[in-house]
Amino acid sequence: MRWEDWKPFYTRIVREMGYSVEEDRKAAELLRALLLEGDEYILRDELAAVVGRKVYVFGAGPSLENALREGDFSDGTLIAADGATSALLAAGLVPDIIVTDLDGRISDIKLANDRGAFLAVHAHGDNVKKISVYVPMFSRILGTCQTEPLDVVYNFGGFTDGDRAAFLAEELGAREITLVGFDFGTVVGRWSKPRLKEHSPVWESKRKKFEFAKELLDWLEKNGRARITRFRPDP
Ligand SMILES: Nc1ncnc2c1ncn2[C@@H]1O[C@H](COP(=O)(O)OP(=O)(O)OP(=O)(O)O)[C@@H](O)[C@H]1O
Ligand SMILES: Nc1nc2c(c(=O)[nH]1)N=C(CO)CN2
Ligand SMILES: [Mg+2]
Repeated sequence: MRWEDWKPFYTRIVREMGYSVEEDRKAAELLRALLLEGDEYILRDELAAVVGRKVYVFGAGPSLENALREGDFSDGTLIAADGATSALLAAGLVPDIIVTDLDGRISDIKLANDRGAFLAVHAHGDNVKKISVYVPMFSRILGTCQTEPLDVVYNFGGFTDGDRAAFLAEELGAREITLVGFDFGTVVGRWSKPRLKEHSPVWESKRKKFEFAKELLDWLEKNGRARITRFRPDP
């Protein structure tokens, strides 16, 4: 997604969610500084080499567990949206890439990263502390942001970890994207936040996030090159 296409979405998101563009920008600058300070950042082409034509993007909706039990995902690149990583690990799968703003279960993200998963770490005004603490612990990190891109901090478009993962897949060469565990709706999957013990009724800020995520995925379906499908288990 080009910046000109993302900008109007971002302007609406900031207004509706009450975010600060300045804080989002500062977070991107901080992520850039930490990436350049460490020796573990990767560039777009290095991650593109990991993304095949066929990609599965895993969201953290309640249907994820059943999908992981029933589906065969061995013919594509596996991209987990943040908290979905924990469910993949429990099912014996290590994602190829994790797209995260660092509010999933960090111990699982670290484990998957140690086992070979690449990370696309997103900077925003509300995860500055987490960026400072966790980025230095990780390997093979691509930085992303939602404000103007910086040299090693990319903006491929997308808002929540799930839809942002689909935009990343599209930008890095995927031509068939299957969404798994993308339920949206009124129930948040228990992998979404470490504090959730069970699937939980959606809260207001999450409901708004889901609305933007759905709209962005519709946009991608209409304007992207990849064919987007939703995983349905065999009846
Ligand atoms: N019902 C659902 N419950 C949880 N995640 C869902 C659901 N349906 C789709 N998803 C996707 O799975 C992704 C899981 O990532 P995660 O739970 O970390 O969310 P997030 O984008 O960081 O939002 P938040 O900041 O509220 O945690 C979401 O970003 C969303 O796009
Ligand atoms: N400022 C800010 N930006 C975000 C946030 C958030 O909580 N605050 N959450 C996101 C993932 O859903 C993506 N972007
Ligand atoms: Mg997250």
